[in-house]
Amino acid sequence: MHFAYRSALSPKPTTSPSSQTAVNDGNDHESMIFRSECDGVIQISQDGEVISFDKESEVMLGIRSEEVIGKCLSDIIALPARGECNTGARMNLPSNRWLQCHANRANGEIVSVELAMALPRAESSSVLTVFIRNVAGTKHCTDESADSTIPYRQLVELSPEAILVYQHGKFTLLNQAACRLLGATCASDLLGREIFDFVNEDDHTALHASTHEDNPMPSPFIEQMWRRDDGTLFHAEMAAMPLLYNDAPAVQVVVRDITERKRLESIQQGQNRILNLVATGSPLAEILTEIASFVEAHSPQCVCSIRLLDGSSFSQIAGTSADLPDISASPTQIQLRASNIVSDSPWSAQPIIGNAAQVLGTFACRFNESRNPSTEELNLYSICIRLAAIAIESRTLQERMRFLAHHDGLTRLPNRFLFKEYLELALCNAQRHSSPFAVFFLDLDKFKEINDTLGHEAGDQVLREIAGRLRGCLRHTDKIARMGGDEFYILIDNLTDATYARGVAQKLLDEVSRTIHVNRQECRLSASIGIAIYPGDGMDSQTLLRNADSAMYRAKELGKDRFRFYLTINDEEIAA
Ligand SMILES: Nc1nc2c(ncn2[C@@H]2O[C@H](COP(=O)(O)OP(=O)(O)OP(=O)(O)O)[C@@H](O)[C@H]2O)c(=O)[nH]1
Repeated sequence: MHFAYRSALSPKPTTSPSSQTAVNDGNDHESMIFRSECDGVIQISQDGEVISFDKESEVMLGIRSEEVIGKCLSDIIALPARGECNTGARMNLPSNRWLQCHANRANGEIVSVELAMALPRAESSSVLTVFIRNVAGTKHCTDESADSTIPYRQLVELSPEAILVYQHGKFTLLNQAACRLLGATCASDLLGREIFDFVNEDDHTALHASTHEDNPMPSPFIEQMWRRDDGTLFHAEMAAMPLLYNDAPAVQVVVRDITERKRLESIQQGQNRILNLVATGSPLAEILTEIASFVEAHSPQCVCSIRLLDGSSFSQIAGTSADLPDISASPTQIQLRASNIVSDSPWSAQPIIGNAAQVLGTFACRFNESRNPSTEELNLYSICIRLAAIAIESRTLQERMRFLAHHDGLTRLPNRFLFKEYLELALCNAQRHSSPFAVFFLDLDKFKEINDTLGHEAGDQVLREIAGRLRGCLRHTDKIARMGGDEFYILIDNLTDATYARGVAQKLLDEVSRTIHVNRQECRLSASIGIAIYPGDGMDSQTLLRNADSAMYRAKELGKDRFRFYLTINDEEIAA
């Protein structure tokens, strides 16, 4: 070991390192290794492996000796023959001369140092002694005017964008915006840390490709998942650009937090998906389940439930939280309880209100932890409640349109189109099973007088009343339809004999003739009915309807308030 002579032979330098020509010129080994008090001494093996690392070196490079012992000197100091870890000679360390180079401090800073190597005294020794001196201060004084990084650093610091500069994978410069973004209070918390510590593992390959120091081209913005110092993840957009920093290759990275943008995009996409389900007529339960899943995906620790007000009762239609409190009793109180979820159970519920301000259902969320929903969550719930209202009202509208296409709006009886379908079906069944059926054509007598005396509104009420009475006379397998005006068709299926048809016709006439009360006034009506029976009065729907019409007109001609079968002979036979 050669440390014994070091302190005794170490006069303090009085001039700048470059003036220490004694080191450069001295041939005497003992005098060559004088050093200032702040020089560090590092001993390395012939292979360049650090054997000892003194206190001054530790302070100068901010690294503890146990962290570097066993490592290669070129891992700490950028030697001319970079990357090689070999003998002192092969490491390009001249003996008896000072050499300027850069060293990496543990905090990522790069410092200018001068090195000198003393050859072993004994030829048999394999230990080389390297002196290291921090010349950053001197360099700063002499080179300050030439330091091009100063304006760059100032610009970076002023930038509202988060900017990080790293060299050899470690941060060497971060501005305030970057510190805030990564959750650090000041840059020194992050200097020297690796960029890979802040990027989700799944994105490491892409990060490496876009930020490699040898990559000569700036990379475009790419999206990645980044991690703050406390481990929380966020969506980031980053672009990398190579540059020279402190005369050494470096990479500048601009990072933006795009979490909010991604959240809004995702909400927009979900909204479009749900509206698409509504537009394509998907079943309501499917749409509401999609809404509930959408809420749960964007609201952590939340289970969502949607109940539908069907008539007067609420039914659970979607969602996983079947055990929500029963809030159906007083929908107006729902909002009240939602505002009190902290002191109450951890759930939040709101009514789903339709366009006409009517309650359509309830929308509720239960949290698996006691907390208030955030502003973003409340906004999301508002969107979803509106989507649920659109879905429910659209379903109601579709059902109404479907109903109106096949039913009469005034009496809600099937219309002529639906009746024709019933008739075709009855014909098929009758042909297959050889079973007769009857078609009645019923027209009210002197209905015009009702309109003329009591008014059209009253006429409408009478038509509704008559429709209900006629329906009440029939079996549920029989069909009745309003053709328009005061005309009705009735289909009596599975007719066993004509006597049964006669009985039904008489019952219908009796029901029509009962007193009707409209607007506190009494009125009386009668009807004329024509009857055609399959197969005798027709083998197809057109013939049967035409013959029922014709029989009804005969009933009118005969004085109204009666029924007639199409075939007189058949009618007379039945009457006989
Ligand atoms: N209130 C009301 N009246 C209607 C409606 N549709 C048709 N009407 C009226 O119903 C009446 C039907 O008259 P008709 O069947 O031709 O004659 P009527 O008075 O019943 O006489 P007869 O059939 O010969 O006994 C007309 O006055 C129509 O204006 C409706 O939806 N509501």
